[in-house]
Amino acid sequence: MTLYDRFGRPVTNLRISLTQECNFRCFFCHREGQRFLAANEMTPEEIERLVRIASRFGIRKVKLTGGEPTVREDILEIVRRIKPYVIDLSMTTNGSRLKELAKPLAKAGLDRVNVSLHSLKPDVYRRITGVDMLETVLEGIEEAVKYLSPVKLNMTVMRGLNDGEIWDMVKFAAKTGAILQLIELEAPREMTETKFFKKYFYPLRPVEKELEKRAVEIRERTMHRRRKYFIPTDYGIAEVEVVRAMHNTVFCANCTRLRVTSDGKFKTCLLRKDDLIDFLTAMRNGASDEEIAEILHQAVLMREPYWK
Ligand SMILES: Nc1nc2c(ncn2[C@@H]2O[C@H](COP(=O)(O)OP(=O)(O)OP(=O)(O)O)[C@@H](O)[C@H]2O)c(=O)[nH]1
Ligand code: SF4
Ligand code: SF4
Repeated sequence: MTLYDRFGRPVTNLRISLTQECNFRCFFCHREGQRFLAANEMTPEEIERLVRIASRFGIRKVKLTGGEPTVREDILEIVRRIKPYVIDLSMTTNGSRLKELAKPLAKAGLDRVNVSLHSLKPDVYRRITGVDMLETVLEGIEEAVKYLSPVKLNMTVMRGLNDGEIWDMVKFAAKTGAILQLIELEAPREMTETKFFKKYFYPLRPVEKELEKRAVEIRERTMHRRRKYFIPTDYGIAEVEVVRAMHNTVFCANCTRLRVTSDGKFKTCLLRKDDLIDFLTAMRNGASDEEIAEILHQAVLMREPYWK
């Protein structure tokens, strides 16, 4: 039985934050919408139980996020435990540990990864992420392409920082055999008037126009109705996806995901702040599967498109 919210949107996938810890310090980090630091992380058993219960409602797609999911020592155990319930198991990572982890993660059951790569220039990379790890991440991407394909490279485009690198990144994606995701900087409504947002926000609509011109093929995904452009380069065809969430009613109308915070709460939308429903306390107090499923239903009914 599929779960639908009050706006007729089915919930088909979970985005589970495993931790709020991260070894990077990206200055625009949105912490997957988790506004307060929470040390109380779910155990592998608790994550498995949640995923098992969700799978009864046709939720068979799971994305592991953070913070940085690979800083968890038990990451392989988590992947191993949840894979049996999941058809598409992916992870969004900064790539810093992929060189050593790509193969074991694949063996444990991870299907694919998205790796943040905001610049190919070491100095710009350092300015954005706060660390000097571009080389390590590039090596990790090379390894990921071997074991966790299709690999997506996430580039959040920011004015005056990396907006001049878009087309180099398109080429790099083709050369590496990865998909490029160009992501528009996003923030909740109340932040859009801040100096910070105005300084760095770089609208991707003009870039999409250019992609449209250069594309040999354009497809549309069900999720968020995101468009994918197939762009010829010197290294073959690059696949480029555009994530343009701000003020995008179509994006939100086609949102099929429910978030889970690292401390065991359902979170109905990345940009909302009044939308948390705790299930971990109930789990730890001995709630039955049916009771946890009931909390899941309540969370689904709280979902609302943010831009409407
Ligand atoms: N507003 C909003 N932004 C999102 C949402 N999903 C992804 N994003 C943005 O897109 C960025 C990249 O997302 P990823 O974690 O790589 O996952 P994804 O691309 O959505 O998922 P797949 O295509 O299934 O791999 C995030 O950091 C967000 O900025 C969403 O549901 N709402
Ligand atoms: S790598 Fe991701 S979680 Fe870590 S600081 Fe950067 S954006 Fe935030
Ligand atoms: S409703 Fe919109 S802003 Fe909220 S998570 Fe879904 S796509 Fe993102």
